[in-house]
Amino acid sequence: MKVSAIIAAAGHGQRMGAAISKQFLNLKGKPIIVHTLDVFYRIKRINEIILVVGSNEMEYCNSEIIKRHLFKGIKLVPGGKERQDSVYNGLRACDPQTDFVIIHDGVRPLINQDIVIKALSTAEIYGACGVAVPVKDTIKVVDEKGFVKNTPDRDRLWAVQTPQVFRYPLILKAHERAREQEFIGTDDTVLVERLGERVKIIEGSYENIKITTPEDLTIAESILSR
Ligand SMILES: Nc1ccn([C@@H]2O[C@H](COP(=O)(O)OP(=O)(O)OP(=O)(O)O)[C@@H](O)[C@H]2O)c(=O)n1
Ligand SMILES: C[C@](O)(CO)[C@H](O)COP(=O)(O)O
Repeated sequence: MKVSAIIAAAGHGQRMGAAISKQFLNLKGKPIIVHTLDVFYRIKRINEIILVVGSNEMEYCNSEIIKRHLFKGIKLVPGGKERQDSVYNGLRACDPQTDFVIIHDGVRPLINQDIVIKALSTAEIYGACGVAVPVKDTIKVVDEKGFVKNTPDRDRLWAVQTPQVFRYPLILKAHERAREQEFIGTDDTVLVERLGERVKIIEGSYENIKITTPEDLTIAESILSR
């Protein structure tokens, strides 16, 4: 069985507001993206890693990330305008023999191998699996004027993270359908949901944060210091 991992790292990190893209910022002595790659690089069941980066960052990434940190066999692919476009470019670059694809955000460096492997095993059973955590806050749906419309039952609410794992033909079809329909989702499981297919959710970790704004870097540093 062939497994490909797509690491989406072609964003600009506008909300981080740093001088360089946030995936290249230092976190405890090495770039964020290197922490992420380290986890996937060590998983024996993964046959290929596809790293999707900004088209103007390919050279930098090749010399400063891949060569400097001695990663071998990682495929570099240029990203697109939206995260979804970047993932699609990664999907098209997968080995045609691929059976399962693991999709992960480059800026979730605190993921661990156990969760990735559990998500892969779950996708082998159900075809599609997303890692998530139960929400801790009460969530309100608010109208455009700032008034509460309703309060969904918290017992049914999960905050979805990555990795998300799929049978390769299923996720390729889901992305192609979304492109035909000009639909842009904020994750990959929603594209599969739109095909009417089931997605199994498994519990991940509250530590698997997406580094989005400066305070997330402080939180990640403190988790890694433990
Ligand atoms: N066109 C894009 C946009 C995002 N991503 C990746 O998707 C992940 C999650 O996205 P997000 O945290 O939103 O990153 P940015 O788009 O960089 O952040 P911002 O929205 O603040 O600019 C990141 O690893 C990011 O690099 C990508 O590969 N291609
Ligand atoms: C895919 C994702 O990480 C799931 O939580 C998230 O939706 C990406 O969000 P973005 O900030 O819109 O790229």
